[in-house]
Amino acid sequence: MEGGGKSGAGRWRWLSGGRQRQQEEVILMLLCGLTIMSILPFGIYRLLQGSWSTAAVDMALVASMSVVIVHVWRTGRHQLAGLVVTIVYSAGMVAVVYLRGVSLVYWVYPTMIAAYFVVRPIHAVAINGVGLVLLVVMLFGQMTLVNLSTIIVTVGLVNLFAYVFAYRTGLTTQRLHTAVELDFLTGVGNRRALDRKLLEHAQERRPQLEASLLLLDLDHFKQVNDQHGHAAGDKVLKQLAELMRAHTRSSDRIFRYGGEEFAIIASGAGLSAAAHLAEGLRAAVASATLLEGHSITTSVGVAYMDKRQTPAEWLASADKMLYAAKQGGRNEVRVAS
Ligand SMILES: Nc1nc2c(ncn2[C@@H]2O[C@H](COP(=O)(O)OP(=O)(O)OP(=O)(O)O)[C@@H](O)[C@H]2O)c(=O)[nH]1
Repeated sequence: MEGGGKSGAGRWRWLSGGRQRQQEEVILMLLCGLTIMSILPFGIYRLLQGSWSTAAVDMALVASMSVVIVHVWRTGRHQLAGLVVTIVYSAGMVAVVYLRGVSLVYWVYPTMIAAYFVVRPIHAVAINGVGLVLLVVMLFGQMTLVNLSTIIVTVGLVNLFAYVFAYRTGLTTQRLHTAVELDFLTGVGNRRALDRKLLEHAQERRPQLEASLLLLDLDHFKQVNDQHGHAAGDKVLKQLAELMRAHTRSSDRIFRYGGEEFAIIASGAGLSAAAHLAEGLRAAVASATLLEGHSITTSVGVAYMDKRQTPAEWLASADKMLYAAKQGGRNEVRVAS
């Protein structure tokens, strides 16, 4: 609901540091924060007790987690950091059991489950598998065979359940992401996908990765609907999407921006390459038979996605060029200088 009170996004903006963050980044930072909060008191207690080696392990974990939080917060890169955290977790768990004995073996379970929140399920299995082997080698001879077998079986089951759950959740999330960002009629990305990609480019720090934005709008499309019916209009939109796919590179991204308006993010393309692509598309539409007995053309506006500007400014600039192409008589390409 709009109106009174802060929106959900506004309320949590402080947690994101003012920029849009991926769910994985937030989970990783929260996990590290929780780890610091749960381990730090034990570390201080061990220090006061004079258990220097255990305290050193605890404090090393706290320090590593703090470094990870700062790194992910500043760079947004979470994949390698997630792997490092999981390996550090696992090594810490093994070290603590080695130093303090079997009584701390219960920490194995939450530690191993946490891995499935942070890294890919297959990586979690591999890291936890190595951890389990080290534990078994260490505990062999320190406890009865029955107790050791119980630990192996329960740890194995916890990993099995966590793996299946993480795998299925990952699959469902992936499907939802795809469905939510797809235009149902044409199969290209929708407005939401376009907004996300534009934002991704704005946040991309490597200056060599340049891109340009093309906005295409079919000319007098209303006449197609009026003269041939809405179904024929839909078919034209689908064929136009096919034509755009055929004339762009696999790294370019196509989106349906509005009714009969499409956007293309031409990655790696400066303004002149984008202008060339736009002209090729315009000519291809003009010469294609998108609808039998009806000549169809498109106007195109092109803008460079300058990192000093915002996504809204790129869209406004391309839209201005599109408007100029329409005003100039349609079936034209206009490029922002
Ligand atoms: N078939 C079909 N038509 C659509 C869809 N979305 C929008 N339209 C139609 O697209 C037409 C857009 O018309 P206008 O905005 O007047 O633009 P135009 O006729 O293309 O004229 P110019 O853009 O000025 O060249 C309207 O008739 C809409 O009904 C859709 O999903 N399917």
